[in-house]
Amino acid sequence: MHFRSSIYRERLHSLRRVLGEFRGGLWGALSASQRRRLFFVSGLVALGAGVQGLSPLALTTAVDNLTSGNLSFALLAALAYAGMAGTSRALRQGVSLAYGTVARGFERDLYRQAYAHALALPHAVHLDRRAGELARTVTDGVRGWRRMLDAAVFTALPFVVEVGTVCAVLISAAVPSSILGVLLAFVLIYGLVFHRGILEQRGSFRTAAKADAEAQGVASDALANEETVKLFTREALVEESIGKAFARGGAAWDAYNRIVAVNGLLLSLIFTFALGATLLLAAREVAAGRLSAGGFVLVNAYVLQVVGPVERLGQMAREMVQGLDLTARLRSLMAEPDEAALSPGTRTLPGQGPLTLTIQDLAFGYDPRRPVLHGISLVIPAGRTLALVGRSGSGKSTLARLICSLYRPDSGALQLDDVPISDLSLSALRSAVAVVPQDTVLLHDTLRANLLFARPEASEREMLDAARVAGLEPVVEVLPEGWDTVVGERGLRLSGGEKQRVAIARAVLKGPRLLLLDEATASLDTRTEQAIQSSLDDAARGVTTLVIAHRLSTVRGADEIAVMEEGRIVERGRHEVLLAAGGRYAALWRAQENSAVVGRAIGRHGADDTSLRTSLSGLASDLNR
Ligand SMILES: Nc1ncnc2c1ncn2[C@@H]1O[C@H](COP(=O)(O)OP(=O)(O)OP(=O)(O)O)[C@@H](O)[C@H]1O
Repeated sequence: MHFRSSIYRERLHSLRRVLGEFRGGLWGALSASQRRRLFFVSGLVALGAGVQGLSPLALTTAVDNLTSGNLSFALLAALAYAGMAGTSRALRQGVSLAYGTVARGFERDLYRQAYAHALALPHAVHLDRRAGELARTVTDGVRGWRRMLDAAVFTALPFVVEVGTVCAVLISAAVPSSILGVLLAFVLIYGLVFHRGILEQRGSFRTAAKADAEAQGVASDALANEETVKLFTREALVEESIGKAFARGGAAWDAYNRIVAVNGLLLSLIFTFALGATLLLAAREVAAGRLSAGGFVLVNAYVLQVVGPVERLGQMAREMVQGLDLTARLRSLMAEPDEAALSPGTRTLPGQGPLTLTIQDLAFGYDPRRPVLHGISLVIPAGRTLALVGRSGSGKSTLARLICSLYRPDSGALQLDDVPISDLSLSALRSAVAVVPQDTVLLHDTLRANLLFARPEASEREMLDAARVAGLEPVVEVLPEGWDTVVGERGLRLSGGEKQRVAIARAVLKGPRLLLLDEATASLDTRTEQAIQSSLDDAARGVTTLVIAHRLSTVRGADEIAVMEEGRIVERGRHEVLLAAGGRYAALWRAQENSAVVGRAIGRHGADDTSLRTSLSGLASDLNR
């Protein structure tokens, strides 16, 4: 008993919490005119329910007047009955129209809020989720809130009004207490059975919805890997796993539908029994002269009518519970702190022009069990270029992500001029920094829109200048629709090198105070790279620049080169100094030189075997060092 009461307390508590969120989140999201409209709609719904509740009275009057021979009054009452039934239906239809506008506005606001929050969540949260999962969470959540709003407006309110009217009429019409007793017992039993059914359905609904979401996840994963699937000819395998995933969803929905059907049958039985019992009792009362024929009709009408609101109330409970389940993931998503909450800095960067980047004793790990960066200290004076080189996985891009505050360091400090990055607002920091990432992802929009995304207010001239620096002009010239070419989802209609040029142009157009180039030219062929490199050098002149590069030839002119190994800076200096030192950098340089020689030797037609062998053995000995 104690156990059950604690369950109910818990449920009441969670219902209160959700209602609080409903009021705060949902109600708060409505504009004043939307609220007024919602009040208006609710008023109409209540009016419709009241008219519906009173209409059997007119029918009763018609029947009583018919039996007493007062034909004209009976006709009037019959007309009133028809009018009331029609009015309540017409009100419902009219209400749907007005409600549609409010509900759509409401959904639009919710979508906007939810996506804005999802976008503001820390980068790591996005990496942890499967593609499409966030969008599904938002869609499900909005559907859930909408269901709850529908249920509240169209069911809860009319239920209260209709049942209130029915009770008032039955009591004032002096319907015998035995009939009222059966009616009350019916409503209670019906309600309890329905409640039990809802609880039973809830678990099954959750299982089915989860199975569905998993199936969708499998399918979108397959679509995201479309190229890989084709190249490995794994269509059959993928089709089978999609089929299995949807079959699991189907089986879960079958189980849910079985429970719904069994409950529905049970409720129909209860209803039939209650209708039979009340009509039997009413007939006996009529026979004994204690109830008029009109009273008999009234009882029949109300048994039929009371079942409507009770059923709708049950449906409402089901809709509310399902709505609650659908919103669960969105509610927890909305409760997750966004980036701004985790980075409470509010300062802005004073002045203009290039910034000095200072990094002191920085340590970081994505996972506390595996540190990635250890004690990194660097300074890039304003307007200078520092190149970060080193093996794959040594932590170069991670450092760039920390500079942009996509992650927060575990210890140590990052500073721009004299301001710690943690003190800066994210928008102040990110509007001063431009990044050309390793993998460029573009918006599914035109080339022009993708470029202007960096600075929407930029003039045509500025846009074209940026495109020239990035070597984008020749790309645009050969495209049939030029700047209006739509680049495809994530920019997939462009080659890797073309996308990289868009990314460079975007960064140049932004006019940053700190430029981060993370293998910005890695996807370009050597000749294009050389052409862009000199333009990039021009663009970077006077801008503080951190260049991450694998091809050392692209950074030999940097003011300083830092070599990273396993999350540590192991060497620093200018190109010539590092070469002369004969350390890690010199080894990397020789290895790349040799591979270039090998490449040239292999590419040269008629290269004699001796020169190829010499180049390969030189490369092998360097790589083995
Ligand atoms: N989001 C992440 N979560 C967990 N570990 C990560 C994440 N991103 C990178 N890592 C790990 O951190 C280490 C450093 O990665 P990082 O991308 O910084 O290396 P990198 O030097 O830029 O490599 P590359 O030259 O190949 O781009 C790698 O071992 C990588 O597996």
